[in-house]
Amino acid sequence: MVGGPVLTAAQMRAAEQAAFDAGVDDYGLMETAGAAAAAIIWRAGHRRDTLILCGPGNNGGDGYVIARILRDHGVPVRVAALGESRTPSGQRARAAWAGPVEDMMTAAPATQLVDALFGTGLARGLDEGVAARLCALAGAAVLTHAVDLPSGVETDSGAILSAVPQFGTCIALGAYKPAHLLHPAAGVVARLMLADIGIATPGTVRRLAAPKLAAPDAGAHKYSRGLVAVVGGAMPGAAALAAGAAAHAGAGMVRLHAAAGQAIPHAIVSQAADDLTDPRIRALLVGPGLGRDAQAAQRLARALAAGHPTVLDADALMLLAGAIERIPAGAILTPHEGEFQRLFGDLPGSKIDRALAAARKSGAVVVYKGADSVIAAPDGRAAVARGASPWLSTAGTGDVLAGLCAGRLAVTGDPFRAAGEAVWLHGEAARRAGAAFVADDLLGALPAAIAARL
Ligand SMILES: NC(=O)C1=CN([C@@H]2O[C@H](COP(=O)(O)OP(=O)(O)OC[C@H]3O[C@@H](n4cnc5c(N)ncnc54)[C@H](OP(=O)(O)O)[C@@H]3O)[C@@H](O)[C@H]2O)[C@@H](O)CC1
Ligand SMILES: Nc1ncnc2c1ncn2[C@@H]1O[C@H](COP(=O)(O)OP(=O)(O)O)[C@@H](O)[C@H]1O
Ligand SMILES: [K+]
Repeated sequence: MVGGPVLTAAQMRAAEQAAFDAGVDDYGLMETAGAAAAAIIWRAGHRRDTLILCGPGNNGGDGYVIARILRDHGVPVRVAALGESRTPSGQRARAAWAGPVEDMMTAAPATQLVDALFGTGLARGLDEGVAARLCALAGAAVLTHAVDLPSGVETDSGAILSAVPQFGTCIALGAYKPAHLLHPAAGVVARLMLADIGIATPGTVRRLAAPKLAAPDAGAHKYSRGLVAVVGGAMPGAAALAAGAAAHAGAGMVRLHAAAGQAIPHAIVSQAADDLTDPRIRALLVGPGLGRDAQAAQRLARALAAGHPTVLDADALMLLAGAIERIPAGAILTPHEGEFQRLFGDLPGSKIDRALAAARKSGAVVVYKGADSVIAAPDGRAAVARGASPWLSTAGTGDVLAGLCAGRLAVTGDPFRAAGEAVWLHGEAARRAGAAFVADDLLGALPAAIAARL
């Protein structure tokens, strides 16, 4: 379920320094990075006429290396710079480029544009005129590639510091950076590629990858596969959606503790009483449709007292605001932005930093939802999902996610893994559901999403 590493600019510099300390040659690393990027650009563009924009730092240095390699492949390449190269490797790469260097502000557009202006060293937004020129040249191109990062996005936060065009491809060098996955920056790149540059990039934050799931074995029975209890409340539809999702997530049995009369899948056992003492319960979900009145608070208290592995969502999170010490260790929390703020307040740093801090504070696995969902564990692991369908922004999809978390928790017994699998399945079900779906449609898309990962 974990994909490539996600490193901040400082962590990337440390990884680079460790490689240098181990004897890797500074300029050799730039050659490796440039060659990896050039191979990707060559596959995409072949002999299309190409304009490469080179900045003053090492990102620009990569650009000169790419230019030289593509020209050796017979690509008609022009290079346009934004100022002189200021780093030793950048200067060396520029010297090794035998062709002319135009001024970026006056260079004519090309069919293919490569942005090697700034990468992890971007310290502030581009000057307005430079950003406008970058946008114009990208707008005039058919194929656009950003080397390491789109110039104008803040590496660690994913903020956009100056006008940035849409890029067809971004080639992350050595590791993903938060800006590749976090919005708004993630939204300016259609296709994200990770290029191996041969250095170790250790870290506990990874991109969320497709999980490997297991089918039940021949000896399986409904209780061995996992019993999920869902505690409903004031709005029974939400709990019913969550229960349906838990059942489709692979749990052997789902009990919905809610008022009778609600339309639920026939496979789900409806039980009015809140008897949560069954020791076979492997995951208990409380929150979707719970309500926030005294009765809801009481149901939440009973659920927490039952001592099962727990998933807390929606109203349960609101009821626990100001009382995070009541959150059981090892629980999964699934807050959206508003619920996150209520629970944890204004935490500093990127969305990844905030999710990790929240997980540490609460002792729970936190699924900080949104177009860029971050799953963080108290021990410092995090997985960041990219590219969730914006059609998920419809009522009830959060209930489905909470049910998926409970279902996968019952199956795996591992909150971090369960949350990652749930977020991935949720995104995949949305992709399969297509456009203008409603939350209920996600349930129908789940079996195929799961089958694809067996
Ligand atoms: N780490 C690795 O493993 C590897 C890294 N590699 C590559 O190196 C890249 C990082 O290189 P980098 O550190 O030289 O930074 P980079 O982004 O080129 O720009 C810094 C320069 O821009 C300037 N500047 C900043 N903002 C500005 C602005 N708005 N407008 C104008 N100027 C501005 C800033 O000067 P300042 O004015 O801030 O002093 C400085 O001169 C990385 O993304 C990757 O592509 C690979 O080659 C090999 C493996
Ligand atoms: N713009 C978006 N792009 C991708 N995913 C989104 C977007 N907006 C919301 N989502 C996802 O949809 C779900 C919505 O959950 P939530 O806000 O709790 O909704 P509800 O309470 O109505 O079920 C979350 O999984 C979230 O990550
Ligand atoms: K760039």
